[in-house]
Amino acid sequence: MKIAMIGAGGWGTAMMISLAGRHKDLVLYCRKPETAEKLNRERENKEYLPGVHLPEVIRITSDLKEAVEGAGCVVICTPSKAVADTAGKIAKWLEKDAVVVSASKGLADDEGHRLSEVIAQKVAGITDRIVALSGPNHAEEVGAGLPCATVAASEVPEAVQIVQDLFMSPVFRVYRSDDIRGVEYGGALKNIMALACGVLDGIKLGDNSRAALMTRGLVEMTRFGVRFGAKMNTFFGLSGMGDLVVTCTSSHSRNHTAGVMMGEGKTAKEIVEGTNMVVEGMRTALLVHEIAKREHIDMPITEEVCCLINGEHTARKALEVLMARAKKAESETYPTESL
Ligand SMILES: NC(=O)c1ccc[n+]([C@@H]2O[C@H](COP(=O)([O-])OP(=O)(O)OC[C@H]3O[C@@H](n4cnc5c(N)ncnc54)[C@H](O)[C@@H]3O)[C@@H](O)[C@H]2O)c1
Ligand SMILES: O=P(O)(O)OC[C@H](O)CO
Repeated sequence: MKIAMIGAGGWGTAMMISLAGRHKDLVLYCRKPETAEKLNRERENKEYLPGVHLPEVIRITSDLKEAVEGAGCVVICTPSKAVADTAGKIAKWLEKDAVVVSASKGLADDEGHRLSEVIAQKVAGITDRIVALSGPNHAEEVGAGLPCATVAASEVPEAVQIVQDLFMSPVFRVYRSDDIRGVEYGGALKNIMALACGVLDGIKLGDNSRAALMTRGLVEMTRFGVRFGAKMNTFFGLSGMGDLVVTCTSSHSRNHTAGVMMGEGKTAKEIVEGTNMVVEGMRTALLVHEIAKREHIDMPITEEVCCLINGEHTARKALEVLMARAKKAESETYPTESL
Protein backbone atom coordinates (compact mmCIF):
# COMPACT_ATOMS: atom_id res chain seq x y z
CA MET A 1 0.00 0.00 0.00
CA LYS A 2 1.22 3.52 -0.79
CA ILE A 3 1.66 5.64 2.36
CA ALA A 4 1.83 9.44 2.13
CA MET A 5 3.24 11.55 4.97
CA ILE A 6 2.04 15.15 4.95
CA GLY A 7 4.52 17.16 7.02
CA ALA A 8 8.28 16.76 7.01
CA GLY A 9 9.08 17.96 10.51
CA GLY A 10 10.82 15.72 13.02
CA TRP A 11 7.87 13.41 13.61
CA GLY A 12 6.81 12.95 9.98
CA THR A 13 10.42 12.22 9.05
CA ALA A 14 10.89 9.74 11.90
CA MET A 15 7.69 7.85 11.06
CA MET A 16 8.75 7.57 7.42
CA ILE A 17 12.13 6.18 8.45
CA SER A 18 10.39 3.67 10.71
CA LEU A 19 8.02 2.62 7.89
CA ALA A 20 10.89 2.33 5.40
CA GLY A 21 11.97 -0.94 7.01
CA ARG A 22 8.85 -2.74 5.74
CA HIS A 23 7.22 -0.66 3.01
CA LYS A 24 8.27 0.16 -0.54
CA ASP A 25 5.80 2.86 -1.63
CA LEU A 26 6.43 5.83 0.65
CA VAL A 27 6.08 9.54 -0.14
CA LEU A 28 7.09 12.35 2.20
CA TYR A 29 5.48 15.71 1.39
CA CYS A 30 7.01 19.04 2.41
CA ARG A 31 5.52 22.44 1.61
CA LYS A 32 8.55 24.13 0.13
CA PRO A 33 10.10 22.90 -3.16
CA GLU A 34 13.56 24.00 -1.97
CA THR A 35 13.17 21.85 1.17
CA ALA A 36 12.12 18.83 -0.92
CA GLU A 37 15.12 19.38 -3.19
CA LYS A 38 17.48 19.68 -0.18
CA LEU A 39 16.12 16.55 1.52
CA ASN A 40 16.43 14.62 -1.74
CA ARG A 41 20.02 15.77 -2.23
CA GLU A 42 21.22 15.32 1.35
CA ARG A 43 19.05 12.35 2.34
CA GLU A 44 18.94 13.86 5.81
CA ASN A 45 16.50 16.27 7.50
CA LYS A 46 19.20 18.47 9.03
CA GLU A 47 16.74 21.06 10.29
CA TYR A 48 14.28 18.83 12.15
CA LEU A 49 15.90 15.40 12.60
CA PRO A 50 19.66 15.72 12.14
CA GLY A 51 21.97 12.74 12.04
CA VAL A 52 19.48 10.22 10.63
CA HIS A 53 19.72 8.87 7.08
CA LEU A 54 16.57 9.03 4.94
CA PRO A 55 16.43 5.66 3.13
CA GLU A 56 16.26 5.87 -0.69
CA VAL A 57 12.88 4.12 -0.69
CA ILE A 58 11.29 7.33 0.63
CA ARG A 59 10.27 9.63 -2.23
CA ILE A 60 10.25 13.29 -1.29
CA THR A 61 8.01 15.83 -3.00
CA SER A 62 6.47 19.27 -2.63
CA ASP A 63 3.65 18.27 -5.00
CA LEU A 64 0.62 17.44 -2.84
CA LYS A 65 -1.23 15.72 -5.69
CA GLU A 66 1.73 13.43 -6.32
CA ALA A 67 1.89 12.59 -2.60
CA VAL A 68 -1.81 11.89 -2.00
CA GLU A 69 -3.06 10.34 -5.27
CA GLY A 70 -3.15 6.56 -5.12
CA ALA A 71 -2.29 6.42 -1.39
CA GLY A 72 -4.24 3.93 0.70
CA CYS A 73 -3.02 5.65 3.85
CA VAL A 74 -2.37 9.39 4.27
CA VAL A 75 -0.76 10.58 7.51
CA ILE A 76 -1.19 14.22 8.52
CA CYS A 77 1.66 15.40 10.70
CA THR A 78 1.74 19.19 10.56
CA PRO A 79 1.52 21.46 13.61
CA SER A 80 -2.05 21.24 14.99
CA LYS A 81 -2.96 24.76 13.83
CA ALA A 82 -2.44 23.65 10.20
CA VAL A 83 -4.27 20.29 10.34
CA ALA A 84 -7.74 21.50 9.23
CA ASP A 85 -6.28 23.45 6.32
CA THR A 86 -4.09 20.51 5.30
CA ALA A 87 -7.03 18.07 5.41
CA GLY A 88 -9.01 20.45 3.19
CA LYS A 89 -6.16 20.58 0.68
CA ILE A 90 -5.65 16.80 0.43
CA ALA A 91 -9.38 16.09 -0.01
CA LYS A 92 -9.50 16.60 -3.77
CA TRP A 93 -6.86 13.92 -4.44
CA LEU A 94 -7.80 11.53 -1.64
CA GLU A 95 -8.75 8.01 -2.74
CA LYS A 96 -12.19 6.71 -1.78
CA ASP A 97 -12.01 4.93 1.60
CA ALA A 98 -8.35 5.80 2.13
CA VAL A 99 -7.25 5.68 5.76
CA VAL A 100 -6.35 9.15 7.09
CA VAL A 101 -4.14 9.19 10.17
CA SER A 102 -3.83 12.18 12.46
CA ALA A 103 -0.37 12.07 14.04
CA SER A 104 -0.32 15.65 15.35
CA LYS A 105 -1.03 16.56 18.98
CA GLY A 106 -3.24 19.49 19.88
CA LEU A 107 -6.77 20.81 19.45
CA ALA A 108 -8.22 22.25 16.27
CA ASP A 109 -9.87 25.34 17.78
CA ASP A 110 -11.31 26.96 20.91
CA GLU A 111 -14.57 25.09 20.41
CA GLY A 112 -12.59 22.04 21.54
CA HIS A 113 -12.79 20.19 18.25
CA ARG A 114 -10.31 17.34 18.06
CA LEU A 115 -7.97 17.06 15.08
CA SER A 116 -9.65 13.89 13.84
CA GLU A 117 -13.02 15.67 13.94
CA VAL A 118 -11.93 18.48 11.64
CA ILE A 119 -10.21 15.98 9.35
CA ALA A 120 -13.46 13.99 9.20
CA GLN A 121 -15.38 17.15 8.25
CA LYS A 122 -12.95 17.99 5.44
CA VAL A 123 -12.91 14.50 3.90
CA ALA A 124 -16.61 13.68 4.45
CA GLY A 125 -18.09 11.72 1.55
CA ILE A 126 -14.66 10.40 0.55
CA THR A 127 -13.72 8.40 3.62
CA ASP A 128 -14.74 7.89 7.24
CA ARG A 129 -11.63 5.88 8.03
CA ILE A 130 -9.96 8.39 10.38
CA VAL A 131 -7.39 7.19 12.91
CA ALA A 132 -5.43 9.01 15.64
CA LEU A 133 -1.92 7.77 16.34
CA SER A 134 -0.49 8.95 19.67
CA GLY A 135 1.86 7.81 22.40
CA PRO A 136 5.23 8.37 24.07
CA ASN A 137 7.22 8.66 20.84
CA HIS A 138 9.96 11.24 20.56
CA ALA A 139 11.05 11.57 16.94
CA GLU A 140 14.75 11.51 17.85
CA GLU A 141 14.42 8.02 19.34
CA VAL A 142 12.01 6.61 16.75
CA GLY A 143 14.32 7.90 13.99
CA ALA A 144 17.25 6.16 15.67
CA GLY A 145 15.33 2.87 15.73
CA LEU A 146 14.98 2.69 19.52
CA PRO A 147 12.00 0.66 20.75
CA CYS A 148 8.72 2.31 21.72
CA ALA A 149 4.97 1.72 21.90
CA THR A 150 2.00 3.77 20.78
CA VAL A 151 -1.79 3.67 20.29
CA ALA A 152 -3.88 3.77 17.12
CA ALA A 153 -7.47 4.80 17.83
CA SER A 154 -10.57 5.01 15.69
CA GLU A 155 -14.31 4.55 15.71
CA VAL A 156 -13.87 2.40 12.59
CA PRO A 157 -12.40 -0.98 13.62
CA GLU A 158 -11.06 -1.94 10.17
CA ALA A 159 -9.23 1.40 9.89
CA VAL A 160 -7.45 0.95 13.19
CA GLN A 161 -6.51 -2.59 12.19
CA ILE A 162 -4.97 -1.33 8.93
CA VAL A 163 -2.89 1.25 10.82
CA GLN A 164 -1.74 -1.30 13.38
CA ASP A 165 -0.67 -3.64 10.57
CA LEU A 166 1.09 -0.87 8.60
CA PHE A 167 3.01 0.75 11.47
CA MET A 168 3.81 -2.22 13.71
CA SER A 169 7.46 -3.32 13.65
CA PRO A 170 9.85 -5.12 15.98
CA VAL A 171 10.74 -1.72 17.48
CA PHE A 172 7.44 0.15 17.01
CA ARG A 173 4.68 -1.58 18.93
CA VAL A 174 1.14 -0.39 18.14
CA TYR A 175 -1.88 -1.03 20.37
CA ARG A 176 -5.47 -0.58 19.14
CA SER A 177 -8.12 1.55 20.87
CA ASP A 178 -11.75 2.43 20.18
CA ASP A 179 -11.48 5.59 22.31
CA ILE A 180 -10.25 8.18 19.81
CA ARG A 181 -11.40 11.01 22.11
CA GLY A 182 -9.31 9.80 25.03
CA VAL A 183 -6.25 9.17 22.86
CA GLU A 184 -6.42 12.64 21.26
CA TYR A 185 -7.13 14.54 24.48
CA GLY A 186 -4.26 12.72 26.21
CA GLY A 187 -1.78 13.62 23.46
CA ALA A 188 -2.92 17.25 23.40
CA LEU A 189 -3.17 17.96 27.12
CA LYS A 190 0.05 16.31 28.27
CA ASN A 191 1.94 19.11 26.50
CA ILE A 192 0.47 21.65 28.95
CA MET A 193 1.75 19.57 31.86
CA ALA A 194 5.18 19.22 30.19
CA LEU A 195 5.41 23.02 30.01
CA ALA A 196 4.50 23.21 33.71
CA CYS A 197 7.10 20.54 34.62
CA GLY A 198 9.70 22.44 32.63
CA VAL A 199 8.94 25.61 34.58
CA LEU A 200 9.28 23.68 37.83
CA ASP A 201 12.63 22.27 36.68
CA GLY A 202 13.70 25.74 35.51
CA ILE A 203 13.34 27.10 39.03
CA LYS A 204 14.76 23.87 40.51
CA LEU A 205 11.87 22.74 42.71
CA GLY A 206 13.03 19.12 42.91
CA ASP A 207 11.76 15.63 42.14
CA ASN A 208 8.93 15.50 44.69
CA SER A 209 7.23 18.53 43.21
CA ARG A 210 7.59 17.13 39.65
CA ALA A 211 5.89 13.89 40.75
CA ALA A 212 3.09 15.89 42.38
CA LEU A 213 2.63 18.05 39.28
CA MET A 214 2.54 15.07 36.90
CA THR A 215 0.02 13.24 39.09
CA ARG A 216 -2.24 16.24 39.52
CA GLY A 217 -1.75 17.02 35.84
CA LEU A 218 -3.05 13.59 34.90
CA VAL A 219 -6.16 14.17 37.05
CA GLU A 220 -6.71 17.50 35.31
CA MET A 221 -6.26 15.96 31.84
CA THR A 222 -8.67 13.16 32.73
CA ARG A 223 -11.25 15.56 34.13
CA PHE A 224 -11.27 17.50 30.87
CA GLY A 225 -11.33 14.45 28.60
CA VAL A 226 -14.07 12.63 30.50
CA ARG A 227 -16.26 15.74 30.32
CA PHE A 228 -16.00 15.53 26.53
CA GLY A 229 -16.81 11.84 26.27
CA ALA A 230 -13.39 10.19 26.65
CA LYS A 231 -13.01 6.98 28.65
CA MET A 232 -11.17 7.44 31.93
CA ASN A 233 -9.03 4.33 31.52
CA THR A 234 -7.49 5.66 28.32
CA PHE A 235 -5.68 8.33 30.36
CA PHE A 236 -3.86 5.58 32.28
CA GLY A 237 -2.47 4.09 29.07
CA LEU A 238 0.33 4.93 26.63
CA SER A 239 -1.40 7.94 25.08
CA GLY A 240 -2.16 9.41 28.51
CA MET A 241 0.18 8.59 31.35
CA GLY A 242 2.82 7.15 29.01
CA ASP A 243 3.12 10.29 26.95
CA LEU A 244 2.82 12.48 30.05
CA VAL A 245 5.81 10.73 31.63
CA VAL A 246 8.05 11.00 28.59
CA THR A 247 7.17 14.60 27.75
CA CYS A 248 7.52 15.80 31.35
CA THR A 249 10.92 14.16 31.84
CA SER A 250 12.73 13.83 28.50
CA SER A 251 15.41 16.22 27.32
CA HIS A 252 14.02 15.68 23.79
CA SER A 253 10.74 17.42 24.69
CA ARG A 254 10.29 20.84 23.12
CA ASN A 255 7.46 21.56 25.56
CA HIS A 256 9.53 20.69 28.62
CA THR A 257 12.47 22.68 27.26
CA ALA A 258 10.23 25.70 26.62
CA GLY A 259 8.93 25.41 30.20
CA VAL A 260 12.49 25.41 31.59
CA MET A 261 13.17 28.61 29.65
CA MET A 262 9.98 30.20 31.01
CA GLY A 263 11.05 29.23 34.52
CA GLU A 264 14.39 30.88 33.86
CA GLY A 265 12.61 34.09 32.94
CA LYS A 266 12.24 34.04 29.15
CA THR A 267 8.90 35.21 27.77
CA ALA A 268 6.70 32.91 25.68
CA LYS A 269 7.23 35.22 22.69
CA GLU A 270 11.02 35.01 23.00
CA ILE A 271 10.85 31.21 23.22
CA VAL A 272 8.58 30.77 20.19
CA GLU A 273 10.62 33.21 18.12
CA GLY A 274 13.83 31.46 19.12
CA THR A 275 12.91 28.03 17.68
CA ASN A 276 11.81 26.67 14.30
CA MET A 277 10.12 23.76 16.06
CA VAL A 278 6.51 23.62 17.19
CA VAL A 279 5.80 23.97 20.94
CA GLU A 280 2.21 22.71 20.90
CA GLY A 281 1.56 23.12 24.63
CA MET A 282 1.36 26.92 24.44
CA ARG A 283 -1.45 26.97 21.89
CA THR A 284 -3.21 24.02 23.56
CA ALA A 285 -3.05 25.63 27.02
CA LEU A 286 -4.73 28.82 25.78
CA LEU A 287 -7.45 26.87 23.92
CA VAL A 288 -8.11 24.44 26.79
CA HIS A 289 -8.23 27.27 29.33
CA GLU A 290 -10.95 29.07 27.34
CA ILE A 291 -13.00 25.89 27.05
CA ALA A 292 -12.51 25.00 30.73
CA LYS A 293 -13.68 28.47 31.83
CA ARG A 294 -16.76 28.21 29.62
CA GLU A 295 -17.60 24.68 30.76
CA HIS A 296 -16.69 25.23 34.45
CA ILE A 297 -13.99 22.55 34.49
CA ASP A 298 -11.48 23.05 37.28
CA MET A 299 -8.03 23.19 35.61
CA PRO A 300 -5.69 25.07 37.96
CA ILE A 301 -2.40 23.93 36.40
CA THR A 302 -3.57 24.89 32.91
CA GLU A 303 -4.72 28.24 34.27
CA GLU A 304 -1.30 28.96 35.78
CA VAL A 305 0.47 27.87 32.59
CA CYS A 306 -1.67 30.44 30.73
CA CYS A 307 -0.82 33.12 33.32
CA LEU A 308 2.87 32.38 32.65
CA ILE A 309 2.42 32.44 28.87
CA ASN A 310 0.55 35.75 29.11
CA GLY A 311 3.18 37.22 31.45
CA GLU A 312 0.59 37.68 34.25
CA HIS A 313 2.37 35.50 36.84
CA THR A 314 5.98 34.65 37.56
CA ALA A 315 6.87 30.99 38.11
CA ARG A 316 7.08 31.62 41.90
CA LYS A 317 3.64 33.23 41.90
CA ALA A 318 2.16 30.28 39.95
CA LEU A 319 3.65 27.89 42.52
CA GLU A 320 2.22 29.95 45.38
CA VAL A 321 -1.27 29.90 43.83
CA LEU A 322 -1.24 26.13 43.27
CA MET A 323 0.07 25.33 46.75
CA ALA A 324 -2.49 27.58 48.47
CA ARG A 325 -5.62 26.01 46.94
CA ALA A 326 -8.44 24.89 49.24
CA LYS A 327 -7.93 21.81 51.41
CA LYS A 328 -9.69 18.74 50.03
CA ALA A 329 -9.79 14.95 49.87
CA GLU A 330 -7.83 13.54 46.93
CA SER A 331 -10.76 11.34 45.94
CA GLU A 332 -13.15 14.26 45.52
CA THR A 333 -10.96 15.66 42.74
CA TYR A 334 -11.30 12.68 40.41
CA PRO A 335 -13.72 12.74 37.48
CA THR A 336 -17.02 11.07 38.21
CA GLU A 337 -16.85 8.26 35.62
CA SER A 338 -16.18 5.00 37.48
CA LEU A 339 -13.20 2.88 36.49
N1 LIG B 1 8.61 15.61 17.40
C1 LIG B 1 8.07 14.58 18.03
O1 LIG B 1 8.77 13.84 18.72
C2 LIG B 1 6.60 14.30 17.93
C3 LIG B 1 6.12 13.04 18.29
C4 LIG B 1 4.75 12.79 18.20
C5 LIG B 1 3.90 13.77 17.75
N2 LIG B 1 4.39 14.97 17.40
C6 LIG B 1 3.43 15.97 16.91
O2 LIG B 1 3.53 16.03 15.49
C7 LIG B 1 3.21 17.36 15.03
C8 LIG B 1 4.35 17.86 14.17
O3 LIG B 1 5.48 17.94 15.01
P1 LIG B 1 6.98 17.85 14.50
O4 LIG B 1 7.80 17.50 15.68
O5 LIG B 1 7.08 17.00 13.32
O6 LIG B 1 7.23 19.37 14.12
P2 LIG B 1 8.61 20.10 13.87
O7 LIG B 1 8.67 21.25 14.81
O8 LIG B 1 9.73 19.16 13.83
O9 LIG B 1 8.40 20.65 12.38
C9 LIG B 1 7.27 21.38 12.04
C10 LIG B 1 6.97 21.04 10.60
O10 LIG B 1 5.70 21.60 10.26
C11 LIG B 1 5.84 22.39 9.08
N3 LIG B 1 4.87 23.47 9.20
C12 LIG B 1 4.93 24.57 9.97
N4 LIG B 1 3.84 25.32 9.78
C13 LIG B 1 3.09 24.68 8.86
C14 LIG B 1 1.86 24.96 8.21
N5 LIG B 1 1.19 26.08 8.49
N6 LIG B 1 1.39 24.07 7.31
C15 LIG B 1 2.04 22.93 7.04
N7 LIG B 1 3.22 22.61 7.62
C16 LIG B 1 3.72 23.48 8.49
C17 LIG B 1 7.27 22.88 9.12
O11 LIG B 1 7.68 23.24 7.81
C18 LIG B 1 7.97 21.62 9.62
O12 LIG B 1 8.17 20.70 8.58
C19 LIG B 1 2.96 18.19 16.30
O13 LIG B 1 1.59 18.27 16.54
C20 LIG B 1 3.65 17.39 17.40
O14 LIG B 1 3.05 17.58 18.67
C21 LIG B 1 5.71 15.28 17.46
O1 LIG C 1 8.84 17.38 21.93
P1 LIG C 1 7.42 17.53 22.38
O2 LIG C 1 7.31 18.15 23.74
O3 LIG C 1 6.57 18.23 21.35
O4 LIG C 1 6.79 16.05 22.54
C1 LIG C 1 6.87 15.18 21.44
C2 LIG C 1 5.96 13.97 21.58
O5 LIG C 1 4.63 14.37 21.73
C3 LIG C 1 6.34 13.01 22.67
O6 LIG C 1 5.55 11.85 22.58
